[in-house]
Amino acid sequence: MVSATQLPAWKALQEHYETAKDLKLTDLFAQDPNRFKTFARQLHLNFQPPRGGNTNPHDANLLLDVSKNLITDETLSLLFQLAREAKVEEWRDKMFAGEPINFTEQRSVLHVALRNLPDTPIYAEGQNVVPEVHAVLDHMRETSEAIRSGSWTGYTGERITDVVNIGIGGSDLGPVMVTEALAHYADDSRLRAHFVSNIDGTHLAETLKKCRPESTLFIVASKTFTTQETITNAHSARRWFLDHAKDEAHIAKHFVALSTNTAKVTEFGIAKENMFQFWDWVGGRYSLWSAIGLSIAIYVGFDKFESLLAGGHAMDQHFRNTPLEENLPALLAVIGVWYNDFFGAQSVALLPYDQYLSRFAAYFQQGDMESNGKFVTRDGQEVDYQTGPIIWGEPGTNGQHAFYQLIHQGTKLIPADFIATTHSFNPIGNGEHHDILLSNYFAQPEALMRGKSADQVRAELQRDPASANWDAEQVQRVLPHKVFKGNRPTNSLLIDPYLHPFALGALIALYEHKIFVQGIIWNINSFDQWGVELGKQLAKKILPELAVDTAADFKPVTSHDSSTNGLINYYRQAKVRGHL
Ligand SMILES: O=P(O)(O)OC[C@H]1O[C@H](O)[C@@H](O)[C@@H](O)[C@@H]1O
Repeated sequence: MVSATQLPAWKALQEHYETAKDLKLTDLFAQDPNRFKTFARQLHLNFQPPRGGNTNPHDANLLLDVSKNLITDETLSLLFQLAREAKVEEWRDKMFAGEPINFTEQRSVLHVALRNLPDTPIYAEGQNVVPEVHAVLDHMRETSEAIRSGSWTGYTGERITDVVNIGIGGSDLGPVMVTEALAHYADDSRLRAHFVSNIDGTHLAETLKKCRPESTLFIVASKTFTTQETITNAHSARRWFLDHAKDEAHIAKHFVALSTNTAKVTEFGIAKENMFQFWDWVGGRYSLWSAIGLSIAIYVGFDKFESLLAGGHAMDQHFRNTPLEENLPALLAVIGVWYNDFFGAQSVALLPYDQYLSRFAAYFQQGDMESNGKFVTRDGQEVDYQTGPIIWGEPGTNGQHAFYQLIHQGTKLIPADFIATTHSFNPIGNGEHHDILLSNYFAQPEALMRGKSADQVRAELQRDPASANWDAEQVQRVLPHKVFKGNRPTNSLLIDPYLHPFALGALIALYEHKIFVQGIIWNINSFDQWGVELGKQLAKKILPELAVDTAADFKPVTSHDSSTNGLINYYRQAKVRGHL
């Protein structure tokens, strides 16, 4: 494929940008009373998982309003033309058909198969993967139910009260984000979920302080089962356990593994029946829907996990079958491309007005930045345009009291997604909290768009008794600092009614597919992650250099640049001095 910048629509967008860059959102709204109608999309999703007996809600409404963006009809039509010229629809179909679109690792990209709850076949390398997916789901159901019912007991016969997921990156962030998001459904106060990811011994040590070996289940989650942090933490957890349990035979009741690597799992000493398989065609950052979600299923119950999958599946169907113009992931994606590649925006803020989504931005930091942080095209050429943005964010309203200052009055353009639900699980004060929360959710995009002019500030100063008598010089000293230029773009997404598992599944899949569409437009491989390798290699080389015995045999390390040598030797000298 030709480079994105060579596509006719890209060139047309560049020309269009020359006029669009002067668009004023407030003018656009003044000119068109129907602007909200034109640029907001409502989506009703509904899908009942085929297994009977799951009584959770399986429908959700999504309202995505993109009207507060620096776009016109023409902008959107050019952006969708760009998506078509980049062959987004063809690549989408290739993904669903199991073609090895992750070509640098010769792998299919089939996280959609994990939530394909009906028995519709999906093929990877000629083999229908759906029966295996269902077999693992059955295994997860059995195990999660046994732990929740108390029939799975530890080595002394006690029920399991603490589940510790040991994993990092994609084997951590999804379960962390989802267990937090679904905390409302954690219906068994005897059961706690913990997550240990960092190699920093503090993470494991502080977690183990809260656990007892008799009633703790360790879930060792690693796609490759070779990740240094996870395997080291897992071995340390195993030692802690055996210090108490003494007998290795007890490991079977306290350690399970989630992995694609049977040989390594066996080598670690985890029995085959305690291994939950997944497959190379599941990318780490897309794996919460796989066995990696076991901690979720245990924490909130398997039927909630199944409903999460159903929500993901419903969004997959929408993404697969809806023309781009009405396709929510595609819409979010092309608007993102508009700012990233034409306005020069460097980042995107994800701002959920929902405490349950407190880890949402952290989760999509990996989801988006590991997928689209690439500088070569699929053909191996260096790109001459910007690819993936920096993703960041915190829940509202906390962010308002921290970094919104810069979004409102800083010098950077920061497109932001505002996310909220129409109903709260915790309608404290007769719904007062939720109304206050939502008033902020509505006010911030409005403020970012409208800004405040010098005339408005002047009028306010005149109205305020504290400044009403100021002379012109005093007014001028303060006035410029109170001006908001406005015209800052936002998307608003409202989920109706609740962030139940189905709605959450749909929300996550929405962003996954947005990332997919952008990756195709940028002509990059969104599914490998070679960028994590170099640091790993260098750390492996440095690790043995950190060993020192005594001051007498101290030989400075000289194999690196002077900075790295200097830092390493400072650390080694401190080790020799030994303060602990
Ligand atoms: O599940 P694993 O194999 O332990 O990998 C954990 C993480 O390792 C690396 O940082 C990357 O490959 C991530 O994509 C991955 O999620």
